[in-house]
Amino acid sequence: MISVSEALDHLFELATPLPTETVPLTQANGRVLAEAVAATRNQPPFSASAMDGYAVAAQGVVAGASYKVIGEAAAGHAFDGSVAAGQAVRIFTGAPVPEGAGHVVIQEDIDRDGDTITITDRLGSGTNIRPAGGDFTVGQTIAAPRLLRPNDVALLAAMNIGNVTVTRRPKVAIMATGDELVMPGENPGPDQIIASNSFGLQAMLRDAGCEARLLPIARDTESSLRTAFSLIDDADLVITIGGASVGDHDLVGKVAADLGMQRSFYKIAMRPGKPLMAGKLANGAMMIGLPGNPVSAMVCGQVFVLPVIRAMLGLGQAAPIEQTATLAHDLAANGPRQHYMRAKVDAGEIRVFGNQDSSLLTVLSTANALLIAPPNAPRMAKGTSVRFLPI
Ligand SMILES: Nc1nc2c(c(=O)[nH]1)N[C@H]1C(S)=C(S)[C@@H](COP(=O)(O)OP(=O)(O)OC[C@H]3O[C@@H](n4cnc5c(N)ncnc54)[C@H](O)[C@@H]3O)O[C@H]1N2
Ligand code: MOO
Repeated sequence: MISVSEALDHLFELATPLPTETVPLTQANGRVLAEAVAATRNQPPFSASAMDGYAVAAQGVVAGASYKVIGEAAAGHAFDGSVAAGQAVRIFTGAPVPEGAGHVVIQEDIDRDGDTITITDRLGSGTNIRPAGGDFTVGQTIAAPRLLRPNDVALLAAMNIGNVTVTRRPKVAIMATGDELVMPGENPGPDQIIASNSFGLQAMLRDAGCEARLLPIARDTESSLRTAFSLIDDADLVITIGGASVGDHDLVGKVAADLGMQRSFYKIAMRPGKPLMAGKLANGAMMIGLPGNPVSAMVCGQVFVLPVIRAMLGLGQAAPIEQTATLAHDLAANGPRQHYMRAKVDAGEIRVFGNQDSSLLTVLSTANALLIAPPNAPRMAKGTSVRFLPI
């Protein structure tokens, strides 16, 4: 059995970054920017008022100073003229500051009588003017690669960038296998259960920016598995679930090999997730064979599949980012496999759940962390700093 980090290295050897495509900005959220973009304008393009008030010359702004109001500037409507000493222009938030003005006195800080305003003794600090280019200037770049989030989309829009070059979404085909499985909503027989982790993985992969589709459930026969493999089309990654262990009905590895899969590795010193396999299918698609136990499949999704997806998206080859927390209780010594223990982190303290059976989705759903107990870790006392993956 290889270690988790050796397995990740092998997976990264198989995962090639995908080509790019251009999408309109409205489709950019959640995509990975593949080429740097540069602002095509300054923002703001003019010095702009940050408040509703009166634009006056920069000098002499003190309580008691009076001005004659000579015009108005609103957002989208500049004042056509300049402001001299003793003059003011009524101005609104977002309006260009007129020539000659260097201060916007907010309207709460003046008394107005007809066309005359007088600054009161409430005068606040600051000029209330946003300088031209104060946010960004022409040519300023957003570097790639970068996972675009809503704040980035707003920035790109402000930069007047209507289309962006992003990495194509990874196409993933998910194949649940097993005679015992039926789809949610169907009527299971007495010896059947509902396919679950395939749906969890699809959700995980869609969250990660993939086009993830479920293949029909394959039965535990070579012909059914072959049929399912024939439906993978142009998937970049095929994920099988179950049938990975050593039982008489665990046929995924055999059928994949018969179909020309070049195996990279099988079995990892990890718990849950031991019987994981990976390789390259005859058509060039990458394959990851996950163990069937629901928690095992989901944990392997976090530890292996998501890093593979990030690599395909051009975000680099990196293991999931770990955090540290303090053990809220003593923890028994670990066995030879790296154990990803379902746990709850709260205010920097981590507590593992009592039952770590890899079939328990209720426990996984309550957990917000996977505590990482390294292979052969000795007993750890309460208060020890430990590593975990947030989930
Ligand atoms: N003699 C041994 N037996 C087992 C070993 C071993 O080393 N020696 N390894 C165990 C470990 S660890 C795991 S993990 C499982 C993995 O088995 P498979 O990948 O072959 O998975 P299945 O046998 O098909 O299923 C296991 C379990 O999970 C349920 N399952 C499967 N697919 C789904 C699905 N899509 N949704 C919900 N539940 C699913 C299935 O009904 C089984 O209960 O092998 C151990 N055995
Ligand atoms: O490795 Mo299995 O995934 O322990 O349950």
